[in-house]
Amino acid sequence: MVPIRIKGRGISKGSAGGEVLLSEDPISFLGNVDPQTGKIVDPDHCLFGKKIGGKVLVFPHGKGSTVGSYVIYQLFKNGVAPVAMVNLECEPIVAVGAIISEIPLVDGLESNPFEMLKDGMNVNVDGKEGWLEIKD
Ligand SMILES: C/C(=C\C(=O)O)CCOP(=O)(O)O
Repeated sequence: MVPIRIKGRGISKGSAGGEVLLSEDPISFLGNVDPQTGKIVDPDHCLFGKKIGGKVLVFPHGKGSTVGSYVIYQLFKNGVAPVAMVNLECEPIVAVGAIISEIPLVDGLESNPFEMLKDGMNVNVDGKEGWLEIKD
């Protein structure tokens, strides 16, 4: 199958691929996520109990404390960070966390990722050129 490439805005450079994990809920990295394990620990969050490590994490946008940038960095240092992230519209807390952790991040895709993607699909993300590619 020929990969489908969707253009967006590159926020954090780098290229990575992996399995999609969709979160319809925004994420507050301080409070929603355990920085040691990468597990979502907020029982009110739609990803409660799931691990975000190694995934291409797709979520609308970040929220909450500015400490969230550092939590993303902790996830990276602990080896449990997402390999890439996709936002509908990125905000500065997630942008800074992704950049200092060298996690590719794109937003503003030309097609809505929540209409195109399902959990477990294989995708590539390029945060320098600004695109997401669906491999299967
Ligand atoms: C840096 C902060 C607290 C700390 O050192 O633990 C302040 C964070 O303020 P927010 O309003 O949560 O962004």
